[in-house]
Amino acid sequence: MGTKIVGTGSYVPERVISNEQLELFLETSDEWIQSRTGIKERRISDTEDTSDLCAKAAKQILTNAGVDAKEVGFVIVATMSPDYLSPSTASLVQDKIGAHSVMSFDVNAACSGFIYALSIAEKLMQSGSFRYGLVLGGEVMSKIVDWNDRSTAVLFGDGAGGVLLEHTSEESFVLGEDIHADGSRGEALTAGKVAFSEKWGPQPATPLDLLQMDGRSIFDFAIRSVPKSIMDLTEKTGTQFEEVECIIAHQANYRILKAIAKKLKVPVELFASNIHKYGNTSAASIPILLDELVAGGELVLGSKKKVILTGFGGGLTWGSMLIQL
Ligand SMILES: O=C(O)C1CCN(c2ccc(-c3cc(CO)ccc3Cl)cn2)CC1
Repeated sequence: MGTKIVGTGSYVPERVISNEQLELFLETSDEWIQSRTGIKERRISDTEDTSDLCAKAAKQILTNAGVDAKEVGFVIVATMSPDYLSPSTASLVQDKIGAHSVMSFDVNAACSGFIYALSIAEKLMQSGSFRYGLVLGGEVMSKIVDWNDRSTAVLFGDGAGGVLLEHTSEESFVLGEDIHADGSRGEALTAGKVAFSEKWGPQPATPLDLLQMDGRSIFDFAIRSVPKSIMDLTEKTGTQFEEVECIIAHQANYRILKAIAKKLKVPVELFASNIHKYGNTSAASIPILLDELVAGGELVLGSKKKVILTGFGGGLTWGSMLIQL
């Protein structure tokens, strides 16, 4: 008894914002952004909320898989930029795609969110209680970014992606996982602090705080924790890098991918990358890249090829997963 990925999909807003357009109102430059992050442009949603992006990605996933929304047994959305605190973005997506009254909930693990959601979903599927499960990562980071803060505004973008899981008689697609958090360092990347009421507490009621990031410490954390997580995963599963088709890492910064590849002593080409087109879409970055590789034929569902997924970011959280397609 097991679980397999039977469909991928993604959706990004139409509006492209180039580095040059950011130069018009931020003290930054295309040269700085590209050389320090690898980002050339990003998608920005002006009217579509996180649930809208996720619903469009979900419809593509279901079409690609040839499965009707009414067959879906649960909907999980990984996001740090939900439409609301409540209702969950997942419940809004469930309604938008016409999935019956099924279990729907959000997972907030920032840029590791899709890894967390996929791990949770696989356990639900392994219970044998569901035939299909929909797992999405979606963000409208442009809602929570401080567009006056050049150190963060240039990094993020909007988008959604995901997979459809199906119960199967074969072994599970998850061959191993290594998932962590460290709340003691959570304040290195914050967004959306829900303030106390002015009536009862000393703090004045303020709008949800915008994203703030200690870039240096997050960068250093990533370079230290991600290689160790991947090494622990390959040791745990007895996997050689030669067996791995590619590594799909959270698209946070191209220099980080190079630094992780160097620490792992693997070619940087083992790491797929599309950060130049979308920037950092947090929980959406891994599923968008996975879908692009499947849509482009570089990866084939059902091929049994091995792929490593790895996420890292706010929480702090980090997690790696060895899957077979
Ligand atoms: O001065 C420079 O070179 C700057 C130095 C700071 N930079 C950073 C810092 C942190 C991140 C980042 C963000 C998240 C959140 O999803 C997760 C994981 C990471 Cl590693 C991305 N870039 C940009 C270039």
